Amino acid sequence: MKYICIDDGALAEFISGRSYQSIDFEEGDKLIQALSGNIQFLLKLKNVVFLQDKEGVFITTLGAWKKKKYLVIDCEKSALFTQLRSAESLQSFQKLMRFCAKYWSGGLLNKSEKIVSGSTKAVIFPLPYSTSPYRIVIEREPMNERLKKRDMSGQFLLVYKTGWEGANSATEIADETNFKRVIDRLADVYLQVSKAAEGAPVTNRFDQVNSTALNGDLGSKRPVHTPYDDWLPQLTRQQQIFVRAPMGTPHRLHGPAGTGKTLSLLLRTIRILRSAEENTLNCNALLITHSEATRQSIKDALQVIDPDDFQSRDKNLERVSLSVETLASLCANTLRQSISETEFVDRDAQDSKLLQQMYIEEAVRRVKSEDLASFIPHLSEGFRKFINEVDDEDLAHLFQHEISVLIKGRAGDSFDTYKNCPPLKYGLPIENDADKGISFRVFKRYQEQLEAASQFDTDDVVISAVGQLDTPIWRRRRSREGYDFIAIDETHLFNINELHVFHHFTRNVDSLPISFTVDQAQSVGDRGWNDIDSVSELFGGETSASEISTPVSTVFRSSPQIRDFCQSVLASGATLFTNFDDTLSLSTSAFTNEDERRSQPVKYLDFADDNALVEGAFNRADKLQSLTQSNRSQVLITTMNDEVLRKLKEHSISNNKPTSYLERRGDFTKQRQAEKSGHMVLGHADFVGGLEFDVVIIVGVDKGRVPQEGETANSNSRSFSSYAAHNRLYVAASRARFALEILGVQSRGPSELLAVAERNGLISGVEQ
Ligand SMILES: Nc1ncnc2c1ncn2[C@@H]1O[C@H](COP(=O)(O)OP(=O)(O)OP(=O)(O)O)[C@@H](O)[C@H]1O
Repeated sequence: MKYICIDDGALAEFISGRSYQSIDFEEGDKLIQALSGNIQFLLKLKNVVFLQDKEGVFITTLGAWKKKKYLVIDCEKSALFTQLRSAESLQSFQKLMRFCAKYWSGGLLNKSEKIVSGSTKAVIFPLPYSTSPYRIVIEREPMNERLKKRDMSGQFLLVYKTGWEGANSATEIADETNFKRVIDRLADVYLQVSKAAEGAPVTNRFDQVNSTALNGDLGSKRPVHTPYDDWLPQLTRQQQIFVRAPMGTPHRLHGPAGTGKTLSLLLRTIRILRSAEENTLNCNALLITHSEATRQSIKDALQVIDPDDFQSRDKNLERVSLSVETLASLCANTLRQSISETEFVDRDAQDSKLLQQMYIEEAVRRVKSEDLASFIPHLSEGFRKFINEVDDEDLAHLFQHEISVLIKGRAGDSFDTYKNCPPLKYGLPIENDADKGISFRVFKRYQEQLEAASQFDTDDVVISAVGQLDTPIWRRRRSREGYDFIAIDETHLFNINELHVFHHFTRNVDSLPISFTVDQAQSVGDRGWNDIDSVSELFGGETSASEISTPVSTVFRSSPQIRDFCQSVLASGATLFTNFDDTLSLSTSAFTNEDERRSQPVKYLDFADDNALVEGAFNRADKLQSLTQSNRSQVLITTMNDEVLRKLKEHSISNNKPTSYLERRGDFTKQRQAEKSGHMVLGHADFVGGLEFDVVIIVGVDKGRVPQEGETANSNSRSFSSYAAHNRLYVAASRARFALEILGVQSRGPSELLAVAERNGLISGVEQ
């Protein structure tokens, strides 16, 4: 193939169809294969006619050819479709076409699109993140004299070079041999196109003519909720594989934020239930969410996605049903074990989080004054130094993490089991049993306070549930009350102990029909997951079933700029911590040109002091709301810092800003409330997971606050805060669809977590 010629009508179709944005869609994959000459063009695309022969391909639409504009790619002089991986080729091709559309309509160019001054050239850098960037070089006025005579000057853009090497584009002369071939054939090509449209035979000079106006583009609409049958054709190949896979084997769906994991899990569950219904089989399914708030949001989504309304059916009366539960509600319903709201310390709720922190800080103080002396001679040197150096507040954060992930989360309150748990890489610097002894003392002191206040935390519920589930009584009830299929959303938020509960709920002891979604980078801090590979280790149980794992990598939620920024945060985490995954590294955004029109560049803005910062956050919120044409409830202001959150709240109250406050993780009810009353949403970064917004503003991402630096600087506490800060910033930023801004105070300077993004030109600052 010598050349590819695409007219402006066809180009508009390509940039607006969602399924042409990623090779994860069959259409996107076929397009890139055809462009690279591996297969014939057999795409079905509304109103587009492909004419292909040995020389080249014309991708055309009906209409007067002299009035059209054309992108011509010289395939012999450039290697756009052969020198990159398919995903990158498609991304580059999409960026190239977007540049053409903007250039022709006089739109604003972005930083990766450059008109070379004093020349007729343009250069685009389509791929983010590289020391020597990949470039596509374009001649904007090929064969200008001749085309002027035909009254067609300015209607052609010619790609004549691609690669990683720079050159003096101003003096370079594009080879026009292939371009001339295109020009000479255009009139004839469009004659054939109009004949094909009328159904007349086409001359056999073209090996293949493919004209279709059958399938409208399914992907360009962006519904909040769509019924099951309408979703299926819009799924990527990976999503389809997951949705359609047999139910009996454990199946992991893993991918970064916004790749449709939750959606795919819901569709998979519905598919399994529908198929059971069609085949008159029994199937009681269970869908587990991490918190009550996400349970509500999933139940709400199911009302639209699932027209059969499986969730309203009574499990005890119907053959096919779906129960949506949290771990606590599951234990309450099945084990008749119920804890009232006032007794429950829920780690997803704002009040409980603060209460738990307070209890643990008090526990640390008491251990230091009452227990530490007797332990000192036995402690490892590193731990002794650590506990003496670090202040109580910082210590409390680390002990809280140790208790929740290891002591309760993994060891189930038992010191002997805890002694055998491998220590966390980025947490308390534990080296020997005496070090573990101290941390167990802190846990005991914390437990005493809970008991004194007659309160239970989530882990207590689980630990006592495990006790009840592992008994002959439950084993007998299980075949009657267990589930045929279990789906778990956001598995990374559960600790190992909690995960071990689920297998007790399957109807059969020896199978593990569990499907689950994971993005480890979204849980906060090192969770010690890395030494756990197999599902049986993850979920426990007696099965030797091997797991199927499907990755998803097309980001639907966020614009390409926001995706790139989120990746820079993960990349920064991955360079600092050996067990930190950059799950976004191979992902692409499926944003269409239409979505991109609403997108804004990612910015870092600094302010004189905290008061200006807080005021600035609300001003930017108003501005971005109008720039992205969003509703007020689609704007989120968030922060990772408690003090900044307090100031933001105060400001919103004293200035009568209509605002709804998130009170727990994934606070769906508050988001709904905001929607009804036209409020914007404000909340701590710990509570924004699971939600999505058009605009996100993260406040106080500056030195000293992200990561939070305590009064004492110890390398272990620094690593822990930095690890957690990477997780939190990633979760907060990945909530954004169209606009993301990050704000800080000038004298502090931007947080070190932004360094990778800054270095790669992914964030820009503007004047105040
Ligand atoms: N194939 C698709 N076509 C169009 N939109 C999609 C597709 N898959 C998912 N989406 C949309 O992408 C958004 C993110 O989906 P979802 O919340 O399921 O992602 P997630 O991977 O669970 O995200 P997170 O990990 O951040 O919670 C939703 O708005 C969803 O409707």
